[in-house]
Amino acid sequence: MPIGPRDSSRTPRYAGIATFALLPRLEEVDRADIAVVGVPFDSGVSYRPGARFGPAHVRESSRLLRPYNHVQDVSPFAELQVADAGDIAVNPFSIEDAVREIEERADALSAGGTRLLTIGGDHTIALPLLRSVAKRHGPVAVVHFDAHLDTWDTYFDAPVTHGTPFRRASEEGLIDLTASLHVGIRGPLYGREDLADDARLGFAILGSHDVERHGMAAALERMHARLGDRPVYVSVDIDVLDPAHAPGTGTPEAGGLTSRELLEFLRGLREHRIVGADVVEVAPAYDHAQLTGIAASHVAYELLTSMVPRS
Ligand SMILES: N=C(N)NCCCC(=O)O
Ligand SMILES: [Zn+2]
Ligand SMILES: [Zn+2]
Repeated sequence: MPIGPRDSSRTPRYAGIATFALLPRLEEVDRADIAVVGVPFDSGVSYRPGARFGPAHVRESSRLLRPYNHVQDVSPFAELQVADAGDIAVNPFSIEDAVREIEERADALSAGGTRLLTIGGDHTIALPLLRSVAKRHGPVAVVHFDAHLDTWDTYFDAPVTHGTPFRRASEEGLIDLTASLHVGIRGPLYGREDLADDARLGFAILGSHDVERHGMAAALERMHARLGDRPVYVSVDIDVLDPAHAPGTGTPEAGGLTSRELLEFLRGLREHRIVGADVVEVAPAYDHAQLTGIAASHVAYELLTSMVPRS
């Protein structure tokens, strides 16, 4: 029997130190099917800093999550042992060291078959997480929810930043070039060649405007068709949401998805085999009333539910 969240009818949910969803810590369980792990790192950002405070904010904003997901008809914490593995405390002064530390810790945490749901942190962290996942699964289908492509080449000649993880991942053979896609892309680009590069690197694009023009049903169908039966890695940059739904982020763009739309996409992923996931770019200094934190905590909860295998 998995150990579930603290019983909020006995201990008020606002009391005590917050783990994600008030789940047990990794040290308190024999083994975890899924570990929720924070990466407080934001040295890779190109605009507003602050995502290093994301993991603590998402945990603090997750106290109200309840154990039964009625839309999916699943109690994820009863089906799987989910535990909070704390933070991977990485070097903020060296991106190179940080990505190595993240990869090593991700390898160690997932050694016994534990899947990781990582809370960022800026989007740089997706690169070492994909390196770790690809060691066990080979090239994975990446479904990437973001306003931004994040397949750019360099910033100030730096190759590893929050705007470049999926270019590096593609170059390193970590992703399935026939089955990966971005969802929610919008906002101005640098030029037309961004799109040509992106396609060459293996991504299809389902833009925020596509969701508006063709609707959710068509969008879900496109996502399913693209992912096929490949193992899937899910990367959610919270700036995929409209700033009205998630103001607490570093590179906001107008015209984004609603949280209702994003959660529906994530429910659709139950049909696929998710091998790992992240939720990144929550920067609490720009948040209001925990809007972004709550959105991110529900994103994580929906992902965890979709990670429960269909019996
Ligand atoms: N939020 C992420 N991951 N990337 C944004 C990079 C946008 C830019 O500097 O052009
Ligand atoms: Zn983004
Ligand atoms: Zn991003």
